[in-house]
Amino acid sequence: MTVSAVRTQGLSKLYGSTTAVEDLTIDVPAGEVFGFLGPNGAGKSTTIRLLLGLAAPTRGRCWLFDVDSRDVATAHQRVAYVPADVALWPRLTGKEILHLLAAIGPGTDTAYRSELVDRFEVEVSKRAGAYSTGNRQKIALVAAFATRAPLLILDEPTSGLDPLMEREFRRAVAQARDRGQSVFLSSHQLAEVEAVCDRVGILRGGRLVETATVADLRRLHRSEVTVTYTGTMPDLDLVPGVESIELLGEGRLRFALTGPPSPALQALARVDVAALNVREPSLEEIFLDYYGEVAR
Ligand SMILES: Nc1ncnc2c1ncn2[C@@H]1O[C@H](COP(=O)(O)OP(=O)(O)OP(=O)(O)O)[C@@H](O)[C@H]1O
Repeated sequence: MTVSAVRTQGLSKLYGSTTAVEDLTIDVPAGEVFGFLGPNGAGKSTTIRLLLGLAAPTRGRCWLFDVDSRDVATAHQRVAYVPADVALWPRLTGKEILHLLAAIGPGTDTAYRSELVDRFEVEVSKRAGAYSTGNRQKIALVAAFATRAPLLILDEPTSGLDPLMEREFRRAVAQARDRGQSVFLSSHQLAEVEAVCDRVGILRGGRLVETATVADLRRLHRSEVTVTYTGTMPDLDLVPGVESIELLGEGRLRFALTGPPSPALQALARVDVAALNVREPSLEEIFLDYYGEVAR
């Protein structure tokens, strides 16, 4: 049986009359890179605080490698955590902080840490009090990626990073996966999640609305099909799965397709199709579909 790196069962957290997390049940097998998505206030940080034992659930339970999160001393031996707002000791230099974090964490690969310091261009001789937000984030990421912790919990870790550093971040996540580490990544950056995650969970108003691989999410959502034809226009009006037909000009049309493509392909086969282009939706479009529904 596969071990779960993160598991929650009916996890709920209420703050007075505000429900931050409601009846959340997730299972992240060891070795997986799991993206945790949701707009502001969806409950991502609260979930992470519950996982780390920094807040107590109102209902339900959660475990890290089968250790109840309330057993903080045991659970934290397996975890490296990067919070959304990294706070560092202002009078210590970056180098001193990396040594301190390595001394209190679950063991550090110092050779890999030196490589990461170079790759993330961290100014380790400066005092942390003079660091920018992005520099603080980079120190916390280097410390986390260099640990041998089997689970990395990263709460919106790239919000202050520039595109070059974002690229290094993606490489570091891939290397963590290659070493067999599990990653629980809360993020707003959909392209990042699309690039690095095996599976994503989408949170809305504290509830999980979907858990799937990015490929499966794409299959569940609308693709955009563009057809170039000669002669008669294909008749797609009553074809199941076809919506939003748009004429783009002489001999070209576009439509949205959901579900199995066979009915649309059969309708197209009746005319002379010169070119067919199918574009799958990006994670961003899928995400907007979920939240657009709420707005409506
Ligand atoms: N300590 C608290 N006291 C009262 N309400 C809280 C507290 N912490 C969180 N909340 C509320 O719980 C809900 C979920 O907040 P949370 O910070 O978990 O969301 P999030 O998905 O991490 O958002 P963001 O992307 O903005 O960080 C919000 O409505 C928030 O106002």
